[in-house]
Amino acid sequence: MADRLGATEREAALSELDGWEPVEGRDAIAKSFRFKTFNEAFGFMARVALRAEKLNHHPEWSNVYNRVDVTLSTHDAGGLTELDVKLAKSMDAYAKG
Ligand SMILES: C[C@H](O)[C@H](O)[C@H]1CNC2=NC(N)=NC(=O)C2=N1
Repeated sequence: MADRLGATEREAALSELDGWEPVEGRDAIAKSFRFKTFNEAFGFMARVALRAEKLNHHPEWSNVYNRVDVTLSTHDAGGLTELDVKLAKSMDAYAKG
């Protein structure tokens, strides 16, 4: 299992990511993705789902029409790890198309 990121690693990871914010009161990051249509949002979720299975690392997320709200944290480690950073980067890449 991946180790929780220390304060410096966490800071560095956040600065590499696009639009991800720390979650209040929890060692996690969150981002709201917006698409033009439900179809695009669901296509994004399908791609992320396959990536998540490959990484064995899964998002907390919800979808309403063209919006996908995501929170990432490593439950087994009780906080952020490099796996969250990896999945966040993939999500950013898939959202760009
Ligand atoms: C048993 C299984 O490998 C674990 O429960 C995996 C699955 N997906 C996971 N996803 C996330 N986000 N955090 C985890 O700790 C985690 N653990």
